[in-house]
Amino acid sequence: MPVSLYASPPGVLFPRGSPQEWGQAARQPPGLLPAQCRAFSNNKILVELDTSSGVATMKFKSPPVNSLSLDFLTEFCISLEKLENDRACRGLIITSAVPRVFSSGLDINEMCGKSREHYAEFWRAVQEMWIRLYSSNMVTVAAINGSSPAGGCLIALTCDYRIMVENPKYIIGLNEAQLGIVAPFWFKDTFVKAVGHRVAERSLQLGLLHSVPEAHRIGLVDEVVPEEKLQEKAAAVVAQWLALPDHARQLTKSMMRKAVLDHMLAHREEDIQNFVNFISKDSIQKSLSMYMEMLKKKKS
Ligand SMILES: CC/C=C\C/C=C\CCCC/C=C/C(=O)SCCNC(=O)CCNC(=O)[C@H](O)C(C)(C)COP(=O)(O)OP(=O)(O)OC[C@H]1O[C@@H](n2cnc3c(N)ncnc32)[C@H](O)[C@@H]1OP(=O)(O)O
Repeated sequence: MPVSLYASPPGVLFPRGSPQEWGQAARQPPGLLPAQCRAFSNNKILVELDTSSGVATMKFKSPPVNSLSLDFLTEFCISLEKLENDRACRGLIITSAVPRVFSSGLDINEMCGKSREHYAEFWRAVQEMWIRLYSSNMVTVAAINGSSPAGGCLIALTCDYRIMVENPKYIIGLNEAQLGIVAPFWFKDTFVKAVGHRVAERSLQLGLLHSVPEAHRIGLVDEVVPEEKLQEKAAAVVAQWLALPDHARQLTKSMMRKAVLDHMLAHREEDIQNFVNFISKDSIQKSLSMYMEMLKKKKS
């Protein structure tokens, strides 16, 4: 019997209406999936569950860069909830269906030129995503098949294990400082838990985006593999973790993560207010606009 880490996660994010209304498109035509496979999909995420192994693969499919918009985060949380409540699912591999990018992090457009109410709603969705993934009963593995800055890196850090594809063009890290913004305490805590205080402090202050070998060296990713080996490796890692009794693994995970999770939950509303006040400042809006301009110029 799975042990619930946080029996009733704060479900404030979800839109009204029956969950069944969402994801109906997911039914695959007969013959496309093996009998032991179930799938559901929405605009931005595809999930395939292999009921024989109990492992689901979640693929981000929101081109061009899988940025974490409010819609994306909502769909992500609903997908996580569905899997968490599905007794057939014990493990989750998160990866990208968009070439060369795992996720570009929070959608900067959601943080520019919007109302305070919008910023609050957006930030609550970011928190919700992290709470659900960090407290998940499932074994979670990030199969990072592309660049993964900021919020993309946070998703990977929030999983139990990270495997990244070796590619000289891919980068990963919490680069918020480079945008003139600040990674909040729970991004920082998640990072510190993975790489240790000294490495995290340097990386965060400088807003570093690490190459794959460097990310491996500092412990930001656990393993590096060639692209063609990624899915096989991720499946092997999940199988290894699932070989343990669920209750022992889940309670250990809960124990290891409790302090960080409790700290965040205790300061959730304050964190939303901090975000709204911070992001509404003219100087921060200017920094973000300049950063977006820079991204666009880089292309031309
Ligand atoms: C005191 C503190 C209290 C409270 C907290 C305060 C502050 C809050 C902190 C908030 C934390 C923020 C976390 C974040 O995640 S911020 C987002 C950071 N992300 C990035 O810096 C990544 C930027 N993108 C890239 O580097 C590249 O796009 C990437 C991912 C390497 C891919 O490169 P490439 O394939 O070449 O693609 P392009 O750069 O050409 O991009 C294509 C297209 O997408 C647009 N885009 C890219 N990233 C984003 C994004 N994050 N949001 C929105 N849009 C994005 C890009 O502009 C291009 O658009 P175009 O219209 O030109 O096609």
